[in-house]
Amino acid sequence: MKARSLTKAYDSEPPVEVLRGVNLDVERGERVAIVGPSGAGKSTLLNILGLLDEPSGGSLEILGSATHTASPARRDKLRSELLGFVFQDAHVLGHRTVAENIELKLAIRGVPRRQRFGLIAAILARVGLNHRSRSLGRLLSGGEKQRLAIARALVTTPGVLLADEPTGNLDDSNAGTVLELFDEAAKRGVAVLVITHDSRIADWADSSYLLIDGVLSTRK
Ligand SMILES: Nc1ncnc2c1ncn2[C@@H]1O[C@H](COP(=O)(O)OP(=O)(O)OP(=O)(O)O)[C@@H](O)[C@H]1O
Repeated sequence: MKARSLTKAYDSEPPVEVLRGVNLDVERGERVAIVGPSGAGKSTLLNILGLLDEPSGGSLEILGSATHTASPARRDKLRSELLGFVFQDAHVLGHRTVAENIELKLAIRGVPRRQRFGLIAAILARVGLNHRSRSLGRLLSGGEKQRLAIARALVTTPGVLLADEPTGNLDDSNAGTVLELFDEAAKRGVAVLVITHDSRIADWADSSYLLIDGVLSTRK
């Protein structure tokens, strides 16, 4: 993923410049962390990198595909084929079971029905949720929802994984498991980008950056 001179401004009163010329490279197999104080523009940047929002200026390439010149339909296709998301509100479907939440993802990716059960069981075991596979999404705790979101993002292999505070609701043991899953994904060639307040994640990453007032600088 290659971002060049990304800017984002809102014409609100007063006008807000949220991102000021962000340059960022995340290679396949690399683990990158971005830390920054509240209001620095982290979620805005993640939404732009995830093709959920458009920048005011600059360019963004995802695994060699230019996105800033792409049509909305092409952006949707790139998002669903190349990106995996672990976002804070988790987007878990409350009226579907844990297993169904994951199966939907496999169905969208065209994984044949007979292969799905094994993949779902394996990833739920990894995040410690196999005993909840028949529970409805809305009955899960915050941390369980977060682990389900991680299972759903990693049951297939995305080109880029974008995670917003993925360990925010988790105890140390579950947070450790999440980082192990991210390590394994990186070893499979996934570009892993984590936005966090947790300096331990920044230490774990191969490269880390600081975002302050919309300006990104190298930390490590
Ligand atoms: N639609 C909007 N109109 C005007 N300002 C906005 C809009 N959306 C976000 N902002 C402002 O942009 C700034 C950055 O917001 P953002 O949510 O990206 O920060 P953040 O670093 O993720 O913060 P936190 O860690 O608290 O979630 C904030 O000052 C916010 O008020």
